[in-house]
Amino acid sequence: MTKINLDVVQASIRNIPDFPKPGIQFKDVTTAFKEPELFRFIVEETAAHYRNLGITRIVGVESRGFILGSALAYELDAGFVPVRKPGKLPAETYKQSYELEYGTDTLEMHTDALSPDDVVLIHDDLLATGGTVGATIDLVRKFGVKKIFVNFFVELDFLKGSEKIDKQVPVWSLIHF
Ligand SMILES: O=P(O)(O)OC[C@H]1O[C@H](OP(=O)(O)OP(=O)(O)O)[C@H](O)[C@@H]1O
Ligand SMILES: Nc1ncnc2[nH]cnc12
Repeated sequence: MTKINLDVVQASIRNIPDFPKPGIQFKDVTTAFKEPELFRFIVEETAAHYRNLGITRIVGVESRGFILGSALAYELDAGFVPVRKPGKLPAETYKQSYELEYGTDTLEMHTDALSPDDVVLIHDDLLATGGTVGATIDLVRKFGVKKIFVNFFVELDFLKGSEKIDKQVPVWSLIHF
């Protein structure tokens, strides 16, 4: 049996050239998540990084951020709060528009999803240009929470998305390309 380490996890992420548009090198995380030993390793390594920080809520970004985000909430005894694409959340929402590597979109959160007592870990599967996480941080800041951390499973270093994230917000990713 192969011993799981970060190199094995990195190698399990499939690259799809020219998806969803020409010129994009799409990192397909489904090939990592489908393997039980890899999924467990990814969840445990990430949860270990955030233990004992008093995190009360994981804020996961639709849709790929829901996959590890909910597993992290379970592991860290935190609640899970979804950030959703427009028109999906049923109650009153805050809205924030942003630019993607391949288009523009808007994100929403329920206005009662967080409280000022919360310590929040924002999770998404991947950091590309940083537009999505920037909009998510702006949304979470509307609640006046105590502290915000940001985590990605995969960071595309060559797109320099982390340079766009406010330096007050600690960012950590398991895998870098
Ligand atoms: O750093 P950025 O340039 O903003 O890009 C990163 C975002 O793009 C992808 O989501 P996508 O909008 O493709 O949606 P999905 O998770 O529903 O597939 C990915 O899951 C991140 O949320
Ligand atoms: N290159 C990429 N691969 C996977 N997901 C993405 N989201 C934005 N850019 C992406």
